[in-house]
Amino acid sequence: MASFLKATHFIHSNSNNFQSHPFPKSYTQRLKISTSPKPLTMASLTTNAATVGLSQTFTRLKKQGKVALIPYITAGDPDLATTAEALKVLDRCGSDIIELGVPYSDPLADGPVIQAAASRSLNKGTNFAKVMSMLEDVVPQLSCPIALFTYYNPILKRGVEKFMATVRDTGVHGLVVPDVPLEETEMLRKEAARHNIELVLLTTPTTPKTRMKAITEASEGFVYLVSSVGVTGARASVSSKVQSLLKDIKEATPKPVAVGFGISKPEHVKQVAEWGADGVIVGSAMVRILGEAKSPEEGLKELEVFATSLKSALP
Ligand SMILES: O=P(O)(O)OC[C@@H](O)[C@@H](O)c1c[nH]c2ccccc12
Repeated sequence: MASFLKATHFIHSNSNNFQSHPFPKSYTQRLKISTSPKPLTMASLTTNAATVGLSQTFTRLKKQGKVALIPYITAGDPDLATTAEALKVLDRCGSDIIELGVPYSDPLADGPVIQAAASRSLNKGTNFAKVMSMLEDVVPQLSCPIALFTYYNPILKRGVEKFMATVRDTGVHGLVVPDVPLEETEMLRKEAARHNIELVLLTTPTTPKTRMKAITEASEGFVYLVSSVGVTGARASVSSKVQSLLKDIKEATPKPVAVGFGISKPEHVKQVAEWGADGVIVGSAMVRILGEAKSPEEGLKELEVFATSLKSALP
C-alpha cells in the first residue's frame, strides 16, 4: 500500500497538471517504440454522428442552461462487445460526453474498482488496436462525443503522431491523459491540435493557483477539476472544497469546467451542478455496475437505470 500511495503521490506531483518533475530518463528509454502504418478506414472517410466536439457540446449546453453528464467506463470490461453496447446505452440515456478508458497495467491514479476493471479487461486480451476497431464501428452510431482516456505510456509506445492519427481516424474528439509530465504537455497538445483532438488537462485541490491558471490556459475541450486528492473511487460525499475551487477556476478562465472523482449519486451531481460545474464526471460507480454484474445484459440494464437517475438530477 505504501508504494501505491507513493505512486499516487507520483501522479499528484509529477504529471503535467501538478508539479514538474520529469519521468526518470530510464522510463522513456525503457519503452520500445513500435509503429505500424494504419490503413485508411471507412470511419476516417465518413463523418460520424457526433461530429460536434467537446467544447461545442459545452457551448450548446450552456445556451440551454444545462450541465454535462460525463460517464467514464473502462473499455473491454466485461468485454468489448458489452463496451460497445454500454456506449450506446449511455448515449441514449442523455450522456453529453463519454470518457472511455484504455485499460493499462499500471493505473497509478486509479482506485480498486477501476484497477480491477483494467486487469479484467487486459486478461481478456483487450488492447489499444481492439479498442480502436470497436470505436470505428460504434462512434458513427453515437450522438455524443467520445473523450479517450489513456495513461501516457500507450501514447509513447505508439509514437505521439501515430497515436493521434489513429485516435482521430476513429472519430474520437477528446483525449484525457492524467500522467503526462509537465514538459511534455506542450508537444502532446500541439500534436493533438494538429489532429483536431481536444486535449483535456486536469487540475486538483493541491495544484498551486499559478499552475492551475497555466493548466486552464492550455486545456482544450474543458478543464477537468479533480475533486479530491487520492485516487478515483466513489466517495460518500463530494468535498465542499469543490465550491471554492470552481470559483477560483472560473475566475481564471471562461472555459467549461467538469468535476470528477468520487461522484456516485444523484445528490452528488445535483450538488456539484449547484456549485457551478459545467459538467460532472462519474467513473467508478459506472465501472462497478458493468464489471460486477451477474451478466453483461444485467450490467447494461443497471447502467441504464443508474445513468438515467444521474441525468434527471442535473439541470
Ligand atoms: O472514478 P471516479 O471517482 O468517479 O472518478 C472519475 C474517474 O473515474 C475518471 O475520470 C478517471 C478514470 N481514471 C482516472 C485517472 C485519473 C483521473 C481521472 C480518471
